Amino acid sequence: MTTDTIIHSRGLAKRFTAPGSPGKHVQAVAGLDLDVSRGELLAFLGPNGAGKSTSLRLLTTLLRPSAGTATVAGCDVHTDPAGVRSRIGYVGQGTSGSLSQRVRDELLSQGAFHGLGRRERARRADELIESLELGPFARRTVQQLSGGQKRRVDIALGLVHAPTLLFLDEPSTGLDPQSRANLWQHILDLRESHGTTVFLTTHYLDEADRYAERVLVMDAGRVIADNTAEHLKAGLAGDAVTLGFPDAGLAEAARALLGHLLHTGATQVTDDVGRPGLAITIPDGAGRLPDLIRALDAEGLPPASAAAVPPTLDDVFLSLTGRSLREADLASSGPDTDAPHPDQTLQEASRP
Ligand SMILES: Nc1ncnc2c1ncn2[C@@H]1O[C@H](COP(=O)(O)OP(=O)(O)OP(=O)(O)O)[C@@H](O)[C@H]1O
Repeated sequence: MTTDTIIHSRGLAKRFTAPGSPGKHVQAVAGLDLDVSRGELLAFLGPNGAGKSTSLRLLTTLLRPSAGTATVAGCDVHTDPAGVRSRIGYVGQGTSGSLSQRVRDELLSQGAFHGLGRRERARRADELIESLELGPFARRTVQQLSGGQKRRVDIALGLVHAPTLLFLDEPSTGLDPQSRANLWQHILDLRESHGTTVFLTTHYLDEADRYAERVLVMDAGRVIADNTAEHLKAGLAGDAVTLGFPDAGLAEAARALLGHLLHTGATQVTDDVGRPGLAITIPDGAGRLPDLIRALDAEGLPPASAAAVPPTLDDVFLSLTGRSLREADLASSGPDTDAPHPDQTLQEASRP
């Protein structure tokens, strides 16, 4: 652990009693080993039930670990949870503010909760109203705001005491694409101007890909990959090339030729319009596609369709687990996992 380390955990774990089934357990987090440096922007990506929120709630001391150790912002989660809480900001999945309070008053109350003096909390509220562009709504009540505006208020609430570390649980879920982009711009700006470490969870592959400097892919309570999105995708060795053919005989002949040319086997698939096709993953597939088409053409095997698609983080998840994120989400969306958890109110406990 260096002086720059803001989160350090080893074997951090959480086991719940399965809701409605005493005696049965759910291993929500199965041993989190994590080192995060100051100023990083990292995202947990994973399907429903992977353990992302539970990990965040362990690190923010909203849940007590079943095993393991963690130091967050210099404080031990077991022995100094109050120290952790005073140094971090946490924005949970639900809207955290009181719906009937005006935005500025809500920020002032939150400042008072954190022990800021009258002048200091007014200064902080106005600063956040400006940096999160909440000026036009500052005198409205929270319930009069749109989803994106509410989320910005949530983030402002998490930042009132100027934490150096901000945890955001699915900050953009449920927002339309424009509000998501706008919210992200605010998160990036805050980070740029204050050097805040931002640790968030998301379901959105594109967000993790585009904005997070470090992506922790989580599945079944474990981090199964931890790197930049670029590295994770590059590890998959290339673009997915799909070639369609007028009939199965030509596809089979093309398969033999491609095997010879590329020294790797192609998988039989159907192309976009249902023709017999071949799929193959090759480095720089998009760049090499014209040469491949010419080579097939020269042998009297011209493809009827051709496409090269760069890998996504979903391909990374697929290659790591054998399931796409969507399949994994569907598999975990049974009635039990959708039911509210008994300790959901813990989120409320962090509020004044
Ligand atoms: N209070 C609780 N009691 C019992 N089981 C729980 C509780 N909280 C979470 N779980 C279970 O722990 C596992 C991990 O849940 P968690 O909410 O951390 O997943 P997640 O990755 O954040 O999912 P989502 O993306 O749906 O928010 C799931 O199987 C969930 O049902």
